[in-house]
Amino acid sequence: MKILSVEQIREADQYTIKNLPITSINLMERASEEVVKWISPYFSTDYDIIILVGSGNNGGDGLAIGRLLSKLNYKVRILLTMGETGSPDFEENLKRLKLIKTVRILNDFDFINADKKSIYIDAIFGSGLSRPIKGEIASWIQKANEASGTKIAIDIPSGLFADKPSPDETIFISDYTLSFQVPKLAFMMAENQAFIGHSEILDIGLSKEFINNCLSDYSIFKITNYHKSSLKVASIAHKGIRGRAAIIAGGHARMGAASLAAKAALHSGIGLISVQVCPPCINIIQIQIPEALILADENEYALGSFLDYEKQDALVFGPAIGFANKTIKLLEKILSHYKGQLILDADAITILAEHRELLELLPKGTILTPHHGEFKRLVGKYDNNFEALMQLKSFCKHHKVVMILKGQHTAICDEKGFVSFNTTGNNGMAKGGSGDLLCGILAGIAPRVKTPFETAKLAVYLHGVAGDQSLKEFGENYMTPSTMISNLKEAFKSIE
Ligand SMILES: NC(=O)C1=CN([C@@H]2O[C@H](COP(=O)(O)OP(=O)(O)OC[C@H]3O[C@@H](n4cnc5c(N)ncnc54)[C@H](O)[C@@H]3O)[C@@H](O)[C@H]2O)[C@@H](O)CC1
Ligand SMILES: [K+]
Repeated sequence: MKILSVEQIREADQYTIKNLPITSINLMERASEEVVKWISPYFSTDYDIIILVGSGNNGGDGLAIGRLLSKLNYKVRILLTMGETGSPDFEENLKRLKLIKTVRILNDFDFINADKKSIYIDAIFGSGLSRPIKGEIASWIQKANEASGTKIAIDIPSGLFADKPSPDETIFISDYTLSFQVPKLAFMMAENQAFIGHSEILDIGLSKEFINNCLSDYSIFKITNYHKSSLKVASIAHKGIRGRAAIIAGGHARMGAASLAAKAALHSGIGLISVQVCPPCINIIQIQIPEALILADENEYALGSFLDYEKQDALVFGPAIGFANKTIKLLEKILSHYKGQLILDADAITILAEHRELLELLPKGTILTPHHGEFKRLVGKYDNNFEALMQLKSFCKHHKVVMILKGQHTAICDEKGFVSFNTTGNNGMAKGGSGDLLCGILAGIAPRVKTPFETAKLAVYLHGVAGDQSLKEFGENYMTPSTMISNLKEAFKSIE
């Protein structure tokens, strides 16, 4: 699903009115009907509805929503935050609303006097917000934020800019954001989650043709038939068809990372998994993972031997591998000679940040999987996730790599700067070992999915589905990367 800018949404709106048989006021009516269709099954008419409206089209939506809810027998009160003059569709909707005598129209927040069973609907500002909110409106938003009750934002919480960083000023705090037609870039930013709550995208019938033709660098990942079919193998499958992968991770007393990654690769359908191991640790891997082949390193404590990786379709390098000189040399050799799908995680990324000459050796299409701390080591500091996104795009374009920037909505960027956001996953996954699992899934599917960008998007999605299933089954505290490995079962079944 594409993410469009405010400018593109406005153009889609204009195109729809011009080319489809619908007027501007009827488009507003349709949008409002979709909102009411969403609200009415969830909240009974026992709830008091308080709608804060501005004087633009977001406010117009609020007035139409109020009228439609009142027709369904909800008790509705409207707070006009900016008076009675506004956009033509706002004024038309105010006229229509005034015909309904049961709806009360207020001019001061203090007249509201609501109780717990209230729903505050924010229709003050939508995509037309042009500056921070100040004065009386800011104080009313503050009061709504402090009031008990359910909070619903229409299109976008007031105070939040749709596609740029928002100022540290008043912003409506929603439990739900009901947004029109396409998600906004701001919804993908971790710093905005507390304001957005749960978001729903409502189809209001803007021209699909126009939206399909819009160019956008941003989208939300959705499984397609391509992903499903790429994981299927011919019925006479032998292990070669599913591919081979090797895990180069851990070291003496740090074999957990290698073990988790190898297990995840096995449960992601790899044909043969190999693990590079220092001699004292061979038994650990052999006992834990009988299916794994051992690639014996010559070194006792830290991995450092360049072995024969020619048959490996994918290599994972980095989790808990440490920073020994021989390990850094091994990474350099792999960057220079290995021709398959390379996946670099954790310590490998810190090594790249500290030995920047190695960045120039990165093979095209390498998948890197930093969290924000590791990414900052690579690109320097940033203040918010919009800046991080710009850094991500420029890094991937410059080095021709695919990067998975892990976070609440993990961003996956390709070599041309296209970014896909993932929406599966949950807080319970933020535990040591979760990243090792992702590396294993990447290695497990890379030989079949072929392109690094599709591999990365699909692996992150599956990792999140396994996490969501683990949350359901075990709860946020009990779940671990190991329980998530068992829940890869449901993740893969869901796309088979
Ligand atoms: N795009 C579409 O196809 C549709 C959009 N609709 C609604 O239209 C909204 C956009 O409407 P508008 O463009 O009229 O914009 P808004 O309704 O968001 O507000 C714009 C008005 O507020 C003023 N304003 C902006 N920031 C301010 C601030 N901080 N303090 C005081 N005044 C401020 C602006 O000068 C302008 O007059 C969307 O968010 C959505 O809710 C819907 O009606 C349905 C169709
Ligand atoms: K709003």
